Amino acid sequence: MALPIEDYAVIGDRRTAALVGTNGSIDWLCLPRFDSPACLAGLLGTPEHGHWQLVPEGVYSTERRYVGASAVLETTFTTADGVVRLTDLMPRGDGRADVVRRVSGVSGRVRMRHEWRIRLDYGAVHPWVRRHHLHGEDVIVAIAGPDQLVLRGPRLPRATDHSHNDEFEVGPGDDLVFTMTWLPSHVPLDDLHDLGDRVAQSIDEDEAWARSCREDLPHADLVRRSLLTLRLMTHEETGGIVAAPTTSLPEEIGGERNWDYRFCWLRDAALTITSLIDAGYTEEAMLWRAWLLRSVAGDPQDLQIMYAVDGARRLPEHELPHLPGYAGSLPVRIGNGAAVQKQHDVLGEVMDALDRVRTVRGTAEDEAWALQRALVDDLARHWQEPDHGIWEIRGEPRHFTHSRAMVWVAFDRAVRAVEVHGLPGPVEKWRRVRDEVHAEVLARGWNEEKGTFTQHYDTDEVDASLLVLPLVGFLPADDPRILGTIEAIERELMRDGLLLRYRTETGVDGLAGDEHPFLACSFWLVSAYALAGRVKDAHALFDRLAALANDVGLLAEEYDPVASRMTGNFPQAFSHLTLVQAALVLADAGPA
Ligand SMILES: OC[C@H]1O[C@H](O[C@H]2O[C@H](CO)[C@@H](O)[C@H](O)[C@H]2O)[C@H](O)[C@@H](O)[C@@H]1O
Repeated sequence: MALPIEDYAVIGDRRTAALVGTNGSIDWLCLPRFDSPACLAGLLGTPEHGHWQLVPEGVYSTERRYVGASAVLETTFTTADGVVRLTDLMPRGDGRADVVRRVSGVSGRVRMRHEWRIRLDYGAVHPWVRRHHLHGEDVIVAIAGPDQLVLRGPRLPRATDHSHNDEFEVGPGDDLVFTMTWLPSHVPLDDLHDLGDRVAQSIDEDEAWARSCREDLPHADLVRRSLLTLRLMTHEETGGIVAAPTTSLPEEIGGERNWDYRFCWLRDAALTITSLIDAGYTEEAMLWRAWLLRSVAGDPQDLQIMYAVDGARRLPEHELPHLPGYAGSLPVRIGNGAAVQKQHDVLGEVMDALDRVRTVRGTAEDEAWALQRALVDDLARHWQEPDHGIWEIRGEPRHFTHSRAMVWVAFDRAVRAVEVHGLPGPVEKWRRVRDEVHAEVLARGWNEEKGTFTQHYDTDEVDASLLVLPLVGFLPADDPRILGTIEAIERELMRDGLLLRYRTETGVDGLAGDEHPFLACSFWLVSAYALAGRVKDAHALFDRLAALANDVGLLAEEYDPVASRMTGNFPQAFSHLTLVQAALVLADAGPA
């Protein structure tokens, strides 16, 4: 049985990532890319579906931390016999995929258990496993289909019933380094070279990157860890940003709301870029911009709301019936059917992010303006159609108020490109559409009786996405209509001080079951409070949310305040990027 979600930490090489538990077990790892099939999938089943564990016997306390500002995880186990440290990382550098695990004795003599159980293709396939002699040492090689995994180390575990096990003792000064490397199965092992100084290089690079992070922000350490986590989820070669490195961690334990997030949503990626730029990081923005332009190239009508890390379009959704699911939450899904949905907010987020890129990098770099113009012109023809909205409902398409407000953003930023940056375009037409959408939202998205904007045009329900309206400048934050909407959202969507996205009871999303407060929405509330002048409330909520991060500063998508546990995919970009945004807004608003 997998651990509670908050008991995991992420390590990664900016191509893929692994989840390491407080019990020294790597329970999730897809190689070589975020969306490759998992070779360790115990997270969504049992150890039988693949895990790699190094743990002492009789642990009575465990402490974890990342080394400085890096993605190197250090877990210190204390037992009755002594203390041992496990260091986990995925070095970067030459396009190879390695996991490095170092066991270091600190005090006493501690007995360690080692289990290496590889199951390829999401736990379905037992590999063909052999010992080899390579460059003067023994290695273990596991092969099936396209994948080959090579385990190296000073003492290799022995084969026992479809797994490899060992026990050994470590004392002060002992250092045992194990590495697992993925290679395509046709590549000869002779090509496998040593790691050299890639471990040290990866740490230095992270530390250098994190040094430019602002120190004057509330919960600055958490903000830094959020930025590093967003960077970890940005594919270093293609620039694609995944929404999370996991699939099917349930929004409700035991429920069916289990989705694959190992893809690049234009919305999540654009918002990530906005947060990175606002926090002073522009390089990732340029990498992502290049990814975006390659991915969306073609007929504007074929724009998708998400793509694979390399820009591929087909992400068919399948269920994996052989996996029992995280804590029995079924089905386990790979791929995501939402890829073919219409979500009209997406171009608003993209145009806003590109507007910021333009502001920090200058207009001269905007050779892709023609493409942006084509996308905006296409939206001008379709914005009045109902859509699936920001929450990707699987029920009937609606006229979502948030989607329409983001259509306003798309045209507003297009107008800005002409007015402020001097780019060419039919600005008169764009101004007309912008103003028309604005008037429509005020007329049809507003409920005078309740004094609030509503989730869509045919309901009196509210939706936490409406908190974005003041953040994007649709109306000033102190406008009575925004203040009324904040109050209605507090009244109707707050659970134990945190915000639900919407009330699932209405059936609007077409799904069975329920979900928990969505952390990004609570971070939006922090920003909305601060902008509306409720600075004390903003700080109090931000402090509360900061306390929900796990011991290494990571957040999942949702939080169950009754069970006090995280739910949903982990770590989730949406939660971390809205945390960064909220911290920046709070810093501008000043102290409580
Ligand atoms: O809860 C239903 C939907 O959940 C996923 O979408 C959510 O995650 C996306 C990625 O972070 C985010 O962009 C979206 O706003 C969220 O609602 C899932 O991908 C959908 O298929 C599902 O319908």
